[in-house]
Order: sequence, then C-alpha cells, then structure tokens
Amino acid sequence: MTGLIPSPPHHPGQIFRGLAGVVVDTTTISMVNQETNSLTYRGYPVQELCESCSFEEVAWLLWHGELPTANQLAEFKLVERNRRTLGRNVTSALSRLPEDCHPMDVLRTAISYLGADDPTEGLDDRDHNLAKSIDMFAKLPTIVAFEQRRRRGLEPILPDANLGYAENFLQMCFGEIPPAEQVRAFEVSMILYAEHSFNASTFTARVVTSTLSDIYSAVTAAIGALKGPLHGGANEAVMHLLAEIGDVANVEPWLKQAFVDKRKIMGFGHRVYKNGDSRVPTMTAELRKLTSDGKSADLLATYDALAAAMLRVKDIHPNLDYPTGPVYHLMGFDIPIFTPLFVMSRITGWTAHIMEQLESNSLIRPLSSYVGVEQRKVPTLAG
Ligand SMILES: CC(=O)SCCNC(=O)CCNC(=O)[C@H](O)C(C)(C)COP(=O)(O)OP(=O)(O)OC[C@H]1O[C@@H](n2cnc3c(N)ncnc32)[C@H](O)[C@@H]1OP(=O)(O)O
Ligand SMILES: O=C([O-])CC(=O)C(=O)O
Repeated sequence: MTGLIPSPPHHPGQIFRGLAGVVVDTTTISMVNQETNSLTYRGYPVQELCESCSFEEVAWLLWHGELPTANQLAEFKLVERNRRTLGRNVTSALSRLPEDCHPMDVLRTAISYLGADDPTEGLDDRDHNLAKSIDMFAKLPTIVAFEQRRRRGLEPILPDANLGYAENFLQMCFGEIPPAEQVRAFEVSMILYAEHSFNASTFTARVVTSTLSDIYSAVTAAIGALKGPLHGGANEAVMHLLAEIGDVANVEPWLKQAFVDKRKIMGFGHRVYKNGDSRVPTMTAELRKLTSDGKSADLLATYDALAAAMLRVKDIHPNLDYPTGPVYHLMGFDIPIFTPLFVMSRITGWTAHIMEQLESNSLIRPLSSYVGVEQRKVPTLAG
C-alpha cells in the first residue's frame, strides 16, 4: 500500500454524493490513513512533530517537503517577524467592518484586501507564491489579535519581532504572554490543525487554483469553506454545546433529547476517520494539563462524559474540534475567534496545496447527473 486508497468500484454515471470515498488526485503533503487512524505530514507522524517541533518548523516542512536546517529556520523566522505588521490601509478597512460581524468575515475580507494590495498580483510562480504564503502566515495572527481586541473595545497591540510566533500572537491578544503550558497547548493545536489532505476547505482552494486564479482568491474561498459548522466552524459549536449542557449531570438527558431532535453533535464524527481522529489524544492531553489545577474540573467532566456517551450510544468518536474548543476557551479566547485560530494554522496546508496543484494542474470540473424536467419548448407569454 503506497498511501493511495483506491476509489470504490464504480460504473459510469454512478454518483458519490459529497465525493465520499472518491480519490481525485495525488498529494505528497500529508497522508490521512483511515485504516490506522494516523496522520503524517511529509512522512512524519504528527504526534512526533508536536513533541519535537515548533509551528514555524512545521510550516516550513509543509511548504518545502523537508524540515529546515538551523540556518534555514533562522532565516525564515527573520522574514516572518519582519512581515507581521499590517499596512494602515488594511487596518482602516478592517476597522470599518461591523463590530458584530463574524471574525471569519473579517479574515475573509482581510485576505481579499491583501490580494488587492499586492503589487505582485498576477505573478504566480512558486517563488512568488511562497513569499505570499509567508506573508499571510505572518499577518494572520496580527489580524486575528486585532479582531479579538476590537470585539472587546480594546486598542490593538503591535507585533513584537523579538518574540516567536506563538508568544507574539498571545501577547497581541492578551497583553501578556500566558503561562508556558498554555503557550504549548496553543502551539500543539496549531501543528495539529495545519494540514489534513483533501478536506473541504483545502479542496476548495485547489478548485479555485485549478482555474489558474490567484493564491489570495483560493485562500479567501477556503476561509469561506472552513467557516461552516460541518468543518472548522465546529470548534465554536462545541463550546456552545458544552455551555448549553452546563453540568456533567445533564449530559445523558441532554444527549437523549438531542437525538430525539435529530441534532448533529458538533465535534463528533469524521468523513475519513471512522474509528477515531488521530489528533484527538494529543490535543486532549493538552486539555488535561490545562485543567490539572482542578479549577475547570466541571468542564473536563462534561467533556469526558459526552465523549463516553456518544461512543456508547452512537459509536461515534470525537474529532479535533472537540478538544480544541475547550482548550481555546480555557486560554481566554472569545468563542467566535476559535475558527480564525484554525485559519492561522491551516494557511500552511492550504498554501502548500495551492503550490502543489499548480505544479501539475488540471482544471477540476466534475460531472453531474441531470434529474430535472425533460427538455420542453419555451411557451409564449400567457396573456
Ligand atoms: C476539523 C474538522 O473539520 S472535523 C469535522 C468537524 N465537523 C463536525 O464536528 C460536525 C459534526 N459532524 C458531522 O456533521 C459529520 O460527522 C461529518 C460532516 C463531519 C462527517 O459526515 P459524513 O462522513 O458525511 O458522515 P454522515 O453524515 O454520513 O454520518 C453517518 C451517520 O452518523 C451520524 N452522525 C455523524 N456525525 C454525527 C454527529 N456529529 N452527531 C450525530 N450523528 C452523527 C449521521 O447522522 C449518520 O447517521 P445515519 O446513517 O443514521 O443517517
Ligand atoms: O479532513 C476533514 O474532512 C476535516 C478535518 O479533519 C480537517 O480539515 O482537519
């Protein structure tokens, strides 16, 4: 087995709704193995990357195919730190967006604006696209922190080029660097969210790229796809759901009623993993560390009880959005900022895929089976 899971046998015209089970192309970026419930980035198990690497190293790996040398990493960090600041035009455009709009709308607008403002727009060779990818990677934390503070009526905090990616971002959000275990949990979440083969938002980015459109258009569209609650928006939905349950004693009756109401339980289920998301144990371990002082014992008990009940009653496992929701909540982020945090991470995977798509492009254009009314004559307007 080379990593390619064959498409299910099919006959011409057979329909695979939602492209379920269909292999549409090859990739060398990551492998989601549904048989072993495992995930590798460029061949490295994601759990090992979490143990040994910074998010900056993982970003480099996804873009270049190899981990950076010490010199390459130092050079990359320098470039990244110098590109964090937003131009006045961008901040002024973002400031004019309604304060109660969803932060994902702010991000979508911000990336679109960066594209319109880029003098190299139209230059889409690998070097230019890599530079644009690093630029978005460096600026997205500034944009998300800006929005987290704008929602709270606070002035933005400028990026600090003396700090690494995670510390700088958290300081821009909260005015101080949180305790080490929170910084670590955040960095682990960034590494785990970075890449996941042909998920809906990455596929969206590849579809846009396949028309030879530009990288900003592809990322803008991907942000739109990630916003939905069946995809990245689930990390926000998880926290709403845990708040709705409120207390561990309510888990069983709440779930019973949810099934009666035919509700989808957010943060559970996955299109590819049917026996558990490979990333959940690593992220749940970080959640346990954050709650080890006992102050959020209720939240952890509800979290565990809901996961156990879902498994017992429906045989459905949690996905990565289940632990990241409470982790981000415990770190002090507002719930609507959770999916933008996912964007800050997935920008690496999206842009790696955009560059891969361009390396051997083929327009993505599937077929549909027409089931509408039969051909008919246009009537004359009735008097
Ligand atoms: C990082 C990520 O983007 S991970 C995904 C985040 N999304 C969520 O957490 C949203 C909740 N989950 C879901 O909606 C689904 O599990 C999806 C969309 C992720 C995957 O969907 P699919 O692969 O299409 O699975 P599908 O929807 O066919 O589910 C199969 C069965 O399990 C049920 N099921 C799947 N997930 C859930 C869930 N979260 N809650 C309740 N039932 C569920 C379905 O209702 C269906 O039951 P049925 O056969 O009786 O109709
Ligand atoms: O792979 C998917 O369908 C969704 C997912 O888990 C991700 O994008 O991280």
